Amino acid sequence: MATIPDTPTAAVEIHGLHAAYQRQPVLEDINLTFPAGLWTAIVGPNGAGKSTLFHVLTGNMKPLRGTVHAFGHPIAEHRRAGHIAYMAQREAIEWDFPVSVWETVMGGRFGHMRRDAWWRRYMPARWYHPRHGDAVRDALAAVDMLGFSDRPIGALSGGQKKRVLLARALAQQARILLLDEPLAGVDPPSEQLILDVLRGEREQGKTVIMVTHDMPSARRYVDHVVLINRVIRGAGRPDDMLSDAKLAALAIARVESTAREMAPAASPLSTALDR
Ligand SMILES: Nc1ncnc2c1ncn2[C@@H]1O[C@H](COP(=O)(O)OP(=O)(O)OP(=O)(O)O)[C@@H](O)[C@H]1O
Repeated sequence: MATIPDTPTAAVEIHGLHAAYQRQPVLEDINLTFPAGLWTAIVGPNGAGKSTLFHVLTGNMKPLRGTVHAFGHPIAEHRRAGHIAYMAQREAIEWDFPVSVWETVMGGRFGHMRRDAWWRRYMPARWYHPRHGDAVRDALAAVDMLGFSDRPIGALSGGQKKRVLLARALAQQARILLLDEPLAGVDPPSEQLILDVLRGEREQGKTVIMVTHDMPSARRYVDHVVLINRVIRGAGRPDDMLSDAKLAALAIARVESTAREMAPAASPLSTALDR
């Protein structure tokens, strides 16, 4: 866990954010800061609005009102500059699409290609600027998937799909990484690999923001935790935010019990909550 400065620089600042689907409120008056260069976990029960918050940050959803800034500028400027990478949940991707692992990860470079010479953009992939291929190779190597480059994405296992999605986000070489449940549905070795990759990104100064239901990993690895259930229910250090009392209040005792099956010891309070 990194040491948090008393007044950390804000990577993302959200003020007075409201979001709704068909007038049904999902996020209400969100005021939140994600510290720069740190690893934040967003924790909340199913339906709490975690993915919706990411949809707003990635520009896929327009909020009803509120402002979002990244490093002091409207977040849309950073999106256009390719500073924000997003890893969706596995379910959000069309896996039957006939593309290879390499091509999928290259998708993470399309934002950067806008700055390339115009003629490269109208040429077959082998004419892409070599730095895009380098970024894809590095990202696939980081998640140990380089050997699967030519494989169709539909022929991957669930854990391999997660790694490819992470590689696509890494290939963007963005300042801010938004990861929606990167640890869900992967086996312990893949989980460890993903955690190590994210720790490496944080050590390089990247701001890592992940949604997770995996409390043991959040306790062990992240620097900062945001509790959310349509409204912000708390933000601070993992040991403060992830106490049994706070999690019970957030109504995620059931999720916590699932995650705890992998943890070394159960606390009496959460055991009682599970009964
Ligand atoms: N496209 C949509 N249209 C209408 N309602 C939606 C849509 N997407 C999400 N919702 C609703 O918005 C609420 C928040 O959903 P969201 O996916 O943001 O929750 P979440 O915290 O990410 O949940 P989970 O942990 O299950 O992924 C839920 O009640 C959900 O049913």
